[in-house]
This record gives sequence, C-alpha cells and structure tokens, in this order.
Amino acid sequence: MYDIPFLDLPPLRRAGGTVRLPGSKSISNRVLLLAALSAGRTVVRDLLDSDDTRVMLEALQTLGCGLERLDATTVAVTGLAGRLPVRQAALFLGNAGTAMRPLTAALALLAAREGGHFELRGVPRMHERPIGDLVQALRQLGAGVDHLGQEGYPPLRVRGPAALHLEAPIRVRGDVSSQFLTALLLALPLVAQAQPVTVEVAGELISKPYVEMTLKLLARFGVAVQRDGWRRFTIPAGARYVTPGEVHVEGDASAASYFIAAGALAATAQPVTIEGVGLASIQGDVAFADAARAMGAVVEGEANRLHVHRGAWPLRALDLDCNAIPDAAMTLAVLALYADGPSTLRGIGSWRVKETDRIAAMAAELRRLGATVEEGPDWLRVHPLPANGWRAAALHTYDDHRMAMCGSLAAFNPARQPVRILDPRCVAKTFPDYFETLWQVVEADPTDIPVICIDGPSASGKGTLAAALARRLGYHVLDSGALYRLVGLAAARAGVPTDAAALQDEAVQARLGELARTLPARFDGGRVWLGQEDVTTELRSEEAGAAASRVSAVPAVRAGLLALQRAFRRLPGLVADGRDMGTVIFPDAALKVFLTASARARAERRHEQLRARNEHASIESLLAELEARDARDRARSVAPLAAAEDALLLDNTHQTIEESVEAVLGWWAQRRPFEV
Ligand SMILES: O=C(O)C1=C[C@@H](OP(=O)(O)O)[C@@H](O)[C@H](O)C1
Ligand SMILES: C=C(OP(=O)(O)O)C(=O)O
Repeated sequence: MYDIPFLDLPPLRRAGGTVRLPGSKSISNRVLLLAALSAGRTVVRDLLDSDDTRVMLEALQTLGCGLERLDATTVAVTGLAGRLPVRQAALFLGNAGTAMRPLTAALALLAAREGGHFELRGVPRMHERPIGDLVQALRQLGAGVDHLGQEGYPPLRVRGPAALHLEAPIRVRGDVSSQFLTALLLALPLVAQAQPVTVEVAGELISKPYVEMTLKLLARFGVAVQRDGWRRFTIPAGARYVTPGEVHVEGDASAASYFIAAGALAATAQPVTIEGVGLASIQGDVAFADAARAMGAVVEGEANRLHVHRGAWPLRALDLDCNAIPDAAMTLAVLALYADGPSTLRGIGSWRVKETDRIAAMAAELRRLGATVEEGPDWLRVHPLPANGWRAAALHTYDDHRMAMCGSLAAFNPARQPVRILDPRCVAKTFPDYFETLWQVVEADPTDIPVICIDGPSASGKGTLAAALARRLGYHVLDSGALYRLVGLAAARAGVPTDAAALQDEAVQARLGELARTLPARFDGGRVWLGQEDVTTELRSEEAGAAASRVSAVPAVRAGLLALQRAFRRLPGLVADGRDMGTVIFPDAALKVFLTASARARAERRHEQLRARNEHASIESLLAELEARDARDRARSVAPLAAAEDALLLDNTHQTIEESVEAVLGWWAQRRPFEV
C-alpha cells in the first residue's frame, strides 16, 4: 500500500497478463455478519483484508464474537447464535456502508430483545451519508434508535429492551440506498420466530443486484426469503441462521472493472486475465463487462475468470442507465475519455451520497485532465479528449478509493502525460494493494519511467537519502554499491581471487564479469539476498566494502552489471544511488543529484556508524582511508567518480537527512509537469 502524499503514474502503454483480485467487499462484510449471527464456527476463505472489513471484524470482536485469523485471507468466526454477550459498546465503522447500515439494524433488533446500549460512529464523511430511512423503518418496528448528531445521519445510538411490533409490514425507502433494505433483510431473521416478517419497499429500489446478493447469501445461511418482485420481501416464521461451515468469498467484481478497463484500453498482444470473478458471480458489477463490450472491448468469460482484449478503437461512446452497477459505473466515466463521442451515464443519483459526491468529484477531476463534462442531479456526460487535449493533472481523490483507482486509468492517455494521484492511501477502503496489482499487468516504455540518481563519494549519505526519497515517492530503490559488494561476495563464494595481482589476469576479469552478469541479487524489504542466502549483515562489513572497491574497477564487472541495474527501472519509478548512476547507467534520468560532504564530516559519520555497530576506528584513520578512496575513485579509468554535467550539487555537510530530502523533493517538484 502506498501511504504517501501522492503517487505519480508514468504514461502507460500496454496491458496484459494475469491478476488475482482481492475478495469482494460486499460479500465479505455480509458473510462476516451472517457468520457472527449464526451459531457455531464458520471458516471464511479469501476474505477481503481492507479498511472496510477491518472495521467490521473489530466491531464483531467488540461484540463478543470469536475470531481466529487462520492466515491473511482466512478467518474463523464463532457466532453469537443470536445472543448479545456484550451489552454496551462504542463501535467505530470508518466509512463502510456495508458495516454501518447492517450493524445498526442487527444491533437495534438484538438490543430490543435482550437489552443493551450501543453507539455507532464513523469517519466525518460517514456522518454525512444518509441512514434516516433505515432508522425510520427500525422505529416503526419499535426499536430504540437515536441520532447523536444530525437527524437522519450517523452517529447513532441503539438501545433496548423494547417491544417489537412485527405483525404489520415494515416500510423502507429504497431509492436512496439499497443497503437499508439489505440491512433489514440481514437483521430480521433474528426476530422472525413466532410469525413471518414482511418488508415493503417504498419508492423505486436502486442498486437491485446488491439486494439479490443479500438474498443469495441469506439462503447460504439457511434463510429462504419469499419475495414479490422488488416490492415485498417476507422472512418466514421460525427463520434461523445455520452456518454452512465454510464460505469462499469471490473476487471483487467492482475492482475487476479497473482491470477490464485496462484491457479495453491497452491489451493488444495478450489479454488481461482476471482471476477470482467471472460468469458464475453473484455480484451485479460483473455486468460492467457488458458495458465494456458495448464500448468495444472484447471480454470472454469463464465461471471464475475473465479475459479482456482491446477491440474497437477508439472506444464507442455509450448512453447507459447505470442504476444496477453504481460502483463500476465510475470506471465507465474514465473510459468515456477514450471514446468516439460523448457518453452519458444515467441513473447515478446515489453517487452523490457515497464516499464523496461522486458526480461532482468525477466531473471536477475529468475537467482537470482537460475534458469537457456536463452533470445533472443523477447523470454525467463526458466528452472524449483529443490526443492533444490531455493535461498532466494532479488528481484529487476525496478520500474515495474509486476516485483513485479510476484516476489511474487516465495514465493510458495518448498524449503520454503522467498522472498524479493525490492521497493514494484511500484505496485501502477496499483494495489496499491496488497500485501494486496494477503494476503486474501494465507496462510503460522504460524511458517514461522516472529515475532520480544520487551519486557521490563514500559515506556522503547517498543510501539514506535515496531510501528516504524512494519511500516518499513510492519508488523502487537501486543500491548499486550493494551490487558491487555482492559481486565481491559471489567471487569469494566461487573461489575467484580478487586481490590486486589476480585482477590483472584477464581470465579472472572474465570470470568476474560473468559473475556480475548472472548475479542472483534480490532486494526485499531492506534485506539483500544472494541466491537463497540472506547476506544483509555480511555485506556491511569493511571487508565486503574493500572487495567491492577492488572488483568495481574491473571493466567487465561494470559491463556485466549494466543490464541488471537498468532492469531496476520499473513502475512507478526509481531512485538509484551509486557513483555512476547519472553518468553511465541512467544518462537520461529526470533528476541527477551529486551528493557531497566534507571529508571530515563523512569520516565522522562513518565513525558514528561503526560505533553503533560496536566496531572502532579512529576518525583520523577513517579520514585518511576516505581521502585515499576518493582519489582512487576519481582517477580510475572506467566510470570515474564525477558529477554528471547536468547534476545538481548537494553539499549536506551541515544538513540533516530531512533537509536533504526536502531539498531534492523541491528540485523534483520543479521538474514534474503537474499543475499544482
Ligand atoms: O450492499 C452493498 O454491498 C452495496 C450497495 C451499493 O450501495 P447503494 O445501495 O447505496 O447504491 C454499493 O454502491 C456499495 O458499494 C455496496
Ligand atoms: C459506495 C461504496 O461503499 P459503501 O459500502 O461504503 O457504501 C463503494 O465501495 O463504492
């Protein structure tokens, strides 16, 4: 997950390959609640691990449910069997509609029967998302529900005991959110014992497939709801939740829309294959595939998998009622930028009360990209962007995961403009690793992938600066010094001598070159691997440093490492530290920094580092060594240490690391095309 202020996407050229989707948010939270209300143990597999499911799990735990995490995506839930072991709790439900609405209904009915006092809150935006229609319905039943803030919105208090009136049909409005009806359908089986309970929907029900999903999952837990179209739903008398024992959560169909879109935009050689969701899905958002087909994409489906190719190009404009696919419809708004005429999305009034006002937000951000957009109370019309109309935009995301994921699709623009996604962490609501997953199936031209080079002498703090910059920008990091150390180590392992005399021998040079070319180097979460061996600690030794310095003077070694180093230039970008990053390895880098500090300052830092490791050397001897090393590095015939002509000089003798990072980020900002 990218927990950084912004993430820049280089222009993307191609899509292809296979993605496996995280579990469906809507299924995950329904199944967790159903398992919690049932008796016995339910093992939930392929559960989504995200902010929305985390708040649900925390709430269930607070309520006394037994939860056992078997692995990252498997949780065993021991249900409450319709009881309330905890009678008082304050629950924080983030911005998860699928937690706030169903838990309100379930707790209101349980508290009415058993007594209790519960408060349900969320993030500020959750307190602007309507829940009044559900509260009205629960009050009709006789349940105690109070608004703690603004009437009609969370936070709420539910309290009991209270006498429930279950005889008359309960009316609930269905035209603001289908989650109110879903919440009642999930909660009412708890109290439909002596008599059936009927819910009647007032107003046109929106987002119908989500109610269909609710009914299917209720059936999996033993409750067969009788229905009369979309108007009347009856929970039979004596309803009782029975766990199926084990449930597999499908991949998220709304999340699939971004990858279907990527395929529609740029899968020309091989398809984008999406695993985990397909024709057998119970999620309405798989119908996004039909909308993508209507725009020209080639989508082939199997039960649990989709394959997507680019078909018609440009895409065909669309005029569609999106009421049944409210979440995936946002993806169509971005695809419309690539169409052959204006596209109109209708029936999307519910967008206004979701994570943000999505009609206003989408219109504003597509305009930022250069597009002409018209909007109405429940519709949006997007005009396509000509190739020369695209602007490099920093897209605001409004703490809305879908704004961020949709925004990423603008990176396929034919103008080859990069796209900045502000606050990319918001994807954590439903898809924490969205961007990492995107990199698996998209490609940029290597020259479009930005590189920042940090070159400089020993102990200037290059590694620390490079790592800090990479963290801030979400970029990869290339510690080229470690590669030379690894070659030294690989030589020692292979019995190839690296003393001064041996290095004169052409056969030794050739063997070292070969070792470098085929070096099995791997960097992973701060650890360095040589093949199967974690050599992180060994690499830091003075001995490894000395060997690195010797082998790095061998031209065949430098040539051997060239391709390996360039292969680090991967999406979304790279910070490379070394001595010849800007001069030899990445001459086209977008920013080159030559980092120096006085020899004395560097000797003092090295002294400090050694002391921290309980190793000792005098400052004077370290100073002499550093000066000798500098002279050797500057004088060597291959890739001598020198600042690239277009490098910016940064002397950090009197700077803290934070000051150096800010200085480089300042330069970087000046070189980026985004309008701020
Ligand atoms: O029941 C559900 O799981 C959902 C229903 C839909 O909401 P509305 O019914 O408010 O449109 C959808 O947008 C939301 O992401 C999930
Ligand atoms: C509307 C959404 O979420 P919620 O479940 O919070 O309503 C969404 O995921 O797009």
